[in-house]
Amino acid sequence: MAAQLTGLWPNITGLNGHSLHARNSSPPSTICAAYSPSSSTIQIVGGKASGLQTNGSPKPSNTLGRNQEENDWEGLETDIYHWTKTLRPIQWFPGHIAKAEKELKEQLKLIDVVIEVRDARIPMSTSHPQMDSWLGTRKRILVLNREDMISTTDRNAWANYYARQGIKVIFSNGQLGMGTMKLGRLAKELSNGVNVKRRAKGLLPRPVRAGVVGYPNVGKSSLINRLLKRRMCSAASRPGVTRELKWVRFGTDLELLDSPGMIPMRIGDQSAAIKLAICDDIGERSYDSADVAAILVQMLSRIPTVGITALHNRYKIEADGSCGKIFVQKLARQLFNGDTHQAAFRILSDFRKGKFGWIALERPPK
Ligand SMILES: Nc1nc2c(ncn2[C@@H]2O[C@H](COP(=O)(O)OP(=O)(O)OP(=O)(O)O)[C@@H](O)[C@H]2O)c(=O)[nH]1
Repeated sequence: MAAQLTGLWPNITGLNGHSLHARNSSPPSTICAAYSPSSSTIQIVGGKASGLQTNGSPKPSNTLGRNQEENDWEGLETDIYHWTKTLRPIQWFPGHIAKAEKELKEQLKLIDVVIEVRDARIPMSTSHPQMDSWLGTRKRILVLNREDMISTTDRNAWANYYARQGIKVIFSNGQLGMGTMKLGRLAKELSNGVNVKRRAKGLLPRPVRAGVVGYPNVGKSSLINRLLKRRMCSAASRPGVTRELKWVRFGTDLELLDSPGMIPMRIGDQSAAIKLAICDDIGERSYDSADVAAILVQMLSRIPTVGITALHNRYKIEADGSCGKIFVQKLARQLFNGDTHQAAFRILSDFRKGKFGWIALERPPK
């Protein structure tokens, strides 16, 4: 099992480039100019007249043989890329992360298996670009946490995607504990070899050591607490709560390392950064909530299971014919005395509470 998992792990880091996937058309250049994607008419914040072929920007793809839904998702990814281009870049790298990153690299020498936790709503945006180089050939288990926050269709899409690559993925719920027993079992199974080797050398067996790593606020500490059935690690609904590495013991044969959320010092992929902000996986001081909410409105308008009808039903504001920014401003006037930050916070918090339904913001690349 171990060999199967480690050997078949592909370059997940590369998947971070998902948001740069292709679309043959380019959005217009003016901010909040009208833009008509294939499925519906919406308006966008930001955008660029052309330049899809420049460095790091989307390349056109062959859309033949793909279903409409796949093309819609791919088109949305390209548009997010353009929407974010004119915004102030989102960067967040508090001091404790730099320190923890250094310590984690040290602790990795002691670790038998790494449990990498990602946010099931954005599995690619919560894949750390340096994780592969840190972990090398170390055994890994991939966990998509917050499974309750995505639809069954999203879950199946991701499960099939990883199955095709021979990667075992555990879907979990750190709040209620689903998936944690399986996770504990798998961690022990994968590390069995450690004690086989120790016995062969005449040494006593020792507990296997699993390091739990991942982006901020994805649910690492909650998963550990659920597994232990005790609140041993601090968990709260904001990123950056865990600030130190901490070993905890599970029974007699497993030790778990809780670690602070790791995020790259410089986030190159701003489409990923905006999704981290939407999902509350990055410090709120790093972004302008009105900009982020505007992009969320534009994204939701394009996601078939939400669309402009759901936005209208919730806020009684026409999304059609207005850009995300205008939508936020209208909501601000309607409910918050013109305060766009309060309006933005309402939209973001409604999304995070599932008021538009439980939906992932990413689908697997083809
Ligand atoms: N709905 C839902 N909420 C979850 C889930 N897992 C964790 N949470 C909540 O998400 C918030 C963050 O969880 P933490 O366990 O603190 O996340 P973390 O990854 O340790 O965060 P950092 O300290 O930033 O590294 C908490 O409010 C949890 O209750 C889940 O599967 N579903």
